[in-house]
Amino acid sequence: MAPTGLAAHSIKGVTIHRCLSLPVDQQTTAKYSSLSTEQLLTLRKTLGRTRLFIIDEISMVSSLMLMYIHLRLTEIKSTNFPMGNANFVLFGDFLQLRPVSANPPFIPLTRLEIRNRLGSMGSFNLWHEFEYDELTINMRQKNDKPYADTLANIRLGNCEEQHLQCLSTRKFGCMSRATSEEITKLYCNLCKEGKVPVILMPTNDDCRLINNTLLKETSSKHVTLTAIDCLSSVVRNKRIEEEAAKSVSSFADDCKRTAGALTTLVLSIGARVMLQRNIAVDKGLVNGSMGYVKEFKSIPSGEIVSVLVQFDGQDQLTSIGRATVRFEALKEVYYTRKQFPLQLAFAITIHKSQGLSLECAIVDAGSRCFGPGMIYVALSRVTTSAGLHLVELDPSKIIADMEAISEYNRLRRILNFFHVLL
Ligand SMILES: Nc1ncnc2c1ncn2[C@@H]1O[C@H](COP(=O)(O)OP(=O)(O)OP(=O)(O)O)[C@@H](O)[C@H]1O
Repeated sequence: MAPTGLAAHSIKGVTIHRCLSLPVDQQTTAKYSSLSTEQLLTLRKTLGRTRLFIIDEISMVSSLMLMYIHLRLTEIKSTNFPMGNANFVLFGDFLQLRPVSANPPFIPLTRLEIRNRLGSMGSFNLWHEFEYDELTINMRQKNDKPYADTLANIRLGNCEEQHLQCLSTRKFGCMSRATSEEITKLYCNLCKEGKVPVILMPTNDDCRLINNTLLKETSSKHVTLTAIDCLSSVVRNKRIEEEAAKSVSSFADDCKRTAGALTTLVLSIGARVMLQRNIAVDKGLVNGSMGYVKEFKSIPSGEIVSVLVQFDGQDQLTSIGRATVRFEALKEVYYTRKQFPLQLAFAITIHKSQGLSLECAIVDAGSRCFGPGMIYVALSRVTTSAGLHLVELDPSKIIADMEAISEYNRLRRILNFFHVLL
């Protein structure tokens, strides 16, 4: 299991939410809710006898999510033992990215989380149930020792002259920050050389800009796929109905408000896309799978009914039809949306890239980066410095999470490691 689709995909696993049927809320961690009898029976069939769970990218799992995993397993396995008395192996690095708007698992739950999310008066510290060990060999950058050393320093927030020198040779573009035209040009040139570059950007807005520019650059024939929306709550008041429609149109491209489904999806033949949901877990076609659009299938009226995608590592094309999602348009007024579960993926966020190993990446490690660990995650995706192409580098944004460093020092003292990290 892993917290994001792409991280789950890279270990041939599934997301924690999907595996344990945990409540989903795009904005924040949803309130914990117990399973219905039907769900409980289904999960008991699939997980009731599972004795070992492996979670990757634990740094992106919040302490609240860890508690939800524990609670879900106590339900499934009908026991009050920690983590449902199952064995757990957690992998990750707390000097990489933190959970979005939540605390990492080593920080105890806050009173507010206990009251508002668990609906409880008290809780206990699950983190102390785990034992710690360290994997000390860097396998990803094993063939580029100077780059591995630079990354080891950047991980701890150290960026000295020799590290800056190592990185500055990888900068492209005329000014301190490459323009979107320069990024597009480099991307196309790398593709011509037979490489499969991935563009890593700090925010969804940055990705949108680059994705749209590359879509224009790579094809002149674009296909617009508009979401099919309908009100799914019973609303007898015309005014509320109108307000709900207005609210939905104001979401525009904020797919966090619409359970991931875009209002308007623009694609073209050859566009790089990512799948947004699991469609065949056994074949590896899951949330996070990446591929290229090959064809659009339409019915005689002209309406497009499926998009044929060549997913990486698959022999055959996969036909993707519209998927249905439900989201809240106004308080307790729900909409149903039918949209193709695809998004453009020439560029993806650095958050999504955590866990990936890439041969070639165009990375924005500049002033738009935010939060500890972001630049380290972005730079450490590539196997050698030759595969790195820097849009911008802002050394002031190379920050290590001091809470994570003290936690590592605590764990290392328990394990009797000889030295603390900083
Ligand atoms: N024992 C090994 N022998 C050879 N290659 C390995 C070994 N372990 C890992 N690798 C390779 O090293 C790369 C990085 O491995 P992996 O993704 O497991 O690292 P990681 O510790 O999860 O990194 P991160 O947390 O930064 O994503 C991969 O390309 C993987 O195939």
